[in-house]
Formats: sequence, structure tokens, C-alpha cells
Amino acid sequence: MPTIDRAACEAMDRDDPLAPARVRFHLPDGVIYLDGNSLGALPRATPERLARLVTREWGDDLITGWNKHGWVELPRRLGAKIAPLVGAQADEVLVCDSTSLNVFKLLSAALSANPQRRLILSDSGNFPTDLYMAQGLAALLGRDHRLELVPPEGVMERLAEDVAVVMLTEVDYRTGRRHDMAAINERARSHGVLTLWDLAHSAGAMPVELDRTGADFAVGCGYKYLNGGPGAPAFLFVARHWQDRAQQPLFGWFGHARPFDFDTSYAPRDGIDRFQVGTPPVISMAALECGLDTFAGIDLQQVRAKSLALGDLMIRLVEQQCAGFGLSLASPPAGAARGSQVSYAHGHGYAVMQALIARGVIGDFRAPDLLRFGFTPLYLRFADIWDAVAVLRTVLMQEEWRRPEFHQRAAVT
Ligand SMILES: Cc1ncc(COP(=O)(O)O)c(C=O)c1O
Ligand SMILES: Nc1c(O)cccc1C(=O)C[C@H](N)C(=O)O
Repeated sequence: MPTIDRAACEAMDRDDPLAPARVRFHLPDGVIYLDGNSLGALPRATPERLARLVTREWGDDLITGWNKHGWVELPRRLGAKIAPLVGAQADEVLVCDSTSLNVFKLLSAALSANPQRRLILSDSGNFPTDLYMAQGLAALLGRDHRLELVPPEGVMERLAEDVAVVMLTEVDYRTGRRHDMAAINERARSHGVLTLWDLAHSAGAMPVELDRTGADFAVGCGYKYLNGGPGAPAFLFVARHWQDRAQQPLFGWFGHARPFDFDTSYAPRDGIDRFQVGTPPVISMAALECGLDTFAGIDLQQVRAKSLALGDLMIRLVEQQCAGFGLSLASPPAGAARGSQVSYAHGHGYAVMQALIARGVIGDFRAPDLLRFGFTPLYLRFADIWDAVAVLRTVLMQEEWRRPEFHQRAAVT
């Protein structure tokens, strides 16, 4: 295979139809950001929008802001902006709560919709909070409810008549391995199993087709590829036909049909709105809206094509520049089986990542030994991948990771 040089990467940038989107973001000088799969970059519009919201809408308009500025409609308005990113109708998506909480709400709703069965199926690579939520819910419900874990490659085979709901994260947070959502939804449907998808590592990074593939329920994060800022509210999806049939377990007043009647008995709103619980976090929602607006006019097929091209480039350059330094590819080499990240195992993975970060290449580390590099097609350039791999080569060749300060574990990795 011919070697690739920086000029070839620059040529790819010149041909990139998404290159103009980079100016929509604030990106600090001297940093190559390969962690947008954990916390997306700051959209340029966000600071001014938040300043206006705080000083004018809250500062000057006080409580009247709820009606004057449509704060109460934010969960639906933002849901409608996420809907096209995940292949849903506008009235099937709601922005609210955290991903963890939404997993709990929708898992409980799915169990209520499949009452003859008690088993929640997931895979052993799923993100821990999803599994914890399932364990907590099973403990709360009792009556033989339980969570069963199988290896990711064993999910299809385990879908059978005893499973109530299969709960999966489409793209594995550690390796980037991608489940075949269409095939799993189809097999689940044929066995009467409901589906709950976590799209934390999919939404905004690739097209998702919830309706077309017949997904029942889904959740996702606002702070990763959707660029909503640290702790941004999450979203949930409930297929139309379940909205008035599946029981939302948390009876909050924002899910009430007439919250300002202050009735002492709960009566759910129609449709997706019953999945709201309490007051929407208006400031965080405004930041998330700026993140969603970075997708205006963006073609998701182009996002996917660029995401895979960035990943393929990284894999080729690491082979070319970093062979013999103890890295082994932990992600599927074939793009179709991968999300928007590439991971490598290394015996000193944590320290290698700290050394990279010290040189301005920000990825992250996932225990026990994975270096994780995420690709956000709206603001990454092909030349950034070249530069990041050059730094990785230096760190490995000069064994910079041996420095003691790179071995001290931080609280958040
Ligand atoms: C797949 C997945 N689900 C859920 C979460 C987190 O959920 P929460 O925002 O509730 O912390 C993450 C990342 O933190 C994740 O990667
Ligand atoms: N949510 C996070 C946080 O509060 C602190 C640090 C990282 C995160 C993450 O999002 C981690 C991420 N879900 C992952 O894929 O590992």
C-alpha cells in the first residue's frame, strides 16, 4: 500500500464537503481534539446565546420568561431538532433528564408494555450506567425480574420468547463496535421482544433509522456528538404506537395533562409529553439548542462518510508510523462494523494518553488498557489525524509515557 504523507491529508481536507462547518465551533489553538465522543466542543453561538438568556430573558423578564420565551416548549422543540438525526418523527423525541434516568423510565415502560415477560437482555460490553439502571429497576420490581448479560456477538441468538426487552448501546463506548440495529430489531420483533437503544455514541455521528428499522424505545446523550455542553440534558424516543400504551413510571407534574390545575391525582398528558418529569433545565437546554443548530444544513450521509474516512486514515497511519510500539487495534477494522471512534490497547495506555494530552492531543483512556480516539466530522480535519499520529509516534518512540506524572490517576478519566 502506498505511504500517506501530510500533503495527501491536506488534499483530503480540500475535497471535504464538511470542511466549512468547522467555523461553527470554538477550538483552542494548539489542541487536536479527539474526544468529542465524550464531550463535544463548544459551538461558537453558545456563549452569546447563554449571555442573552441569562441577562435578558431571566434577568429582565423573570418569571414571565416561561411564557414570553417559550421555555416550557424546549423539551419538544429540541426533540423535534434531534428527530431527523435519529430517523424519528418530531413527536417521537423529547429532550429531558439524563441518559441514565431515561434508561430507567423507558426500561420500565417497556416492561409494562410486555407484561407476561420479566427478562431484560443486554450485552456485557454495555455502558455500566445502563446496566446499573436495569439492576436497580429489577430489584425494585422484584417478581422474578432480572437482567441477563451475553457477549455482544451472542445477542441475536439469545433473542427468544422469554425476553421482555433487549437493551443495547448501538456503538460500544470502548471499542466502537457497532450492533446491527436493523437485524436486531427485526429478530426481536419476530420473537415479541421490545427494543431499547442507547444512542449516546451514535446520534450526531452517523444516520440512525429508528422508525425505518422498527425500534420501540431509545435514549441518547446531549453532550457528546450533539455538542450541548457538560451535563447537557439527554433525549428519549418512544415509537408513536407505544406512547399512550407504555406506562412511564415517574409521575412528575410536567407529564401531567394539566400541571397548572395542581390536581392531587396524576393524569398523564397525551403522547410523548407524558415522558417529561419535572421542570426543564432552561439554561442547559438553550446550550443544547446551539449544539443542535450546528447540524443545520448538514447531510448525515456525508457525516458518516467522513467519520469512517477519518477512522480509516488513523488506522493506516498508525500502521505506517507506529508499528512495533505495543499498540494493538481494539476496534473493528471494517468501517461498517464501527462507530465514529478508533481504540488501541497498550500496556501503559493511561500514561500514553496523559503524555498525548500534555502535547495537545486530547483523546481519553478506558480501563483496563484502551486509548480511545473519537472523530467528530463537523470540526476535525484529515491533517489533524496526521498530526495526532505524528505526536503519538513521538510519545511512543521517546517513551515519554514513562514520566511519573503521567501515571497519577485523575478522578475523571
Ligand atoms: C452509552 C452511554 N450511556 C450513558 C452514558 C451516561 O449517562 P449520563 O449522562 O446519565 O451520565 C454514557 C456516558 O457517560 C454512555 O457512553
Ligand atoms: N459523562 C461523562 C462525565 O460526566 C465525565 C467524564 C466522562 C463522561 C462520559 O461521557 C464518558 C463516556 N460516556 C464514555 O463513553 O466513556
